[in-house]
Amino acid sequence: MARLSRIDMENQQEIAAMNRHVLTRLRGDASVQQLVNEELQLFGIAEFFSIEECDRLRTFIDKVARPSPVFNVDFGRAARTSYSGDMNTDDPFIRMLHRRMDDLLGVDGSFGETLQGQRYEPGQEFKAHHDWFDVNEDYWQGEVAAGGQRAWTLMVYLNEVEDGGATHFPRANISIPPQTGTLVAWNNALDDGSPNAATLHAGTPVNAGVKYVVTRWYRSRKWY
Ligand SMILES: O=C(O)CCC(=O)C(=O)O
Ligand SMILES: [Fe+2]
Repeated sequence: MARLSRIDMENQQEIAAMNRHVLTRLRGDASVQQLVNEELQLFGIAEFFSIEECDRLRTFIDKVARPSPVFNVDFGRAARTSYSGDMNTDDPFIRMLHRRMDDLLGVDGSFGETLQGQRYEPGQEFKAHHDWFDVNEDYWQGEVAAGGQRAWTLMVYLNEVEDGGATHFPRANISIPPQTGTLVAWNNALDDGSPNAATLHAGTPVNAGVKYVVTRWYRSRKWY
């Protein structure tokens, strides 16, 4: 691995400080269940969004979702065959959901990317990947200016899938089946702020039914 630049080192230190704060907050929240502890920090909350909120988000996703690019700059060569699209941040409903997610982590909303919706139809999947950016790729300099590394991932399942569609973490050996309104959150870093390889995860193929999720990533700095 190439040596980290001073800016990248500073970014890791910022992530480490942010994560100490976020972990203390999540562990002190009685609604939060810690699903994995050792290899990575993975948390879950049942019914984080209500059934009505999930219904409304699925309608929004159907309006904006487009095929996700195969060569997605965010994910390098990770194959992502689902449809995706950003939620409208002018909508007070979306802003309210953003605030609830920000409050869960105790992080300023300016660190959070816009809530992104995804829809997987039968046969679609998101192959195993990490959510962090590769600091050795050309796109990284652009991301440094746009909030730096992705520190936390928050994802909410918007429905139950007839067959398939679980989120699978092969290194931590855990699979999470979609349940309406359930939020999962994980720390993409290790304690020193460097990327945690055990966050490797996949959206496994949907075999029957349709899967809808929304995701908000939190950067280590203000995003745009
Ligand atoms: O759909 C899933 O279960 C995972 C989605 C995911 O990993 C992502 O959007 O980065
Ligand atoms: Fe992911």
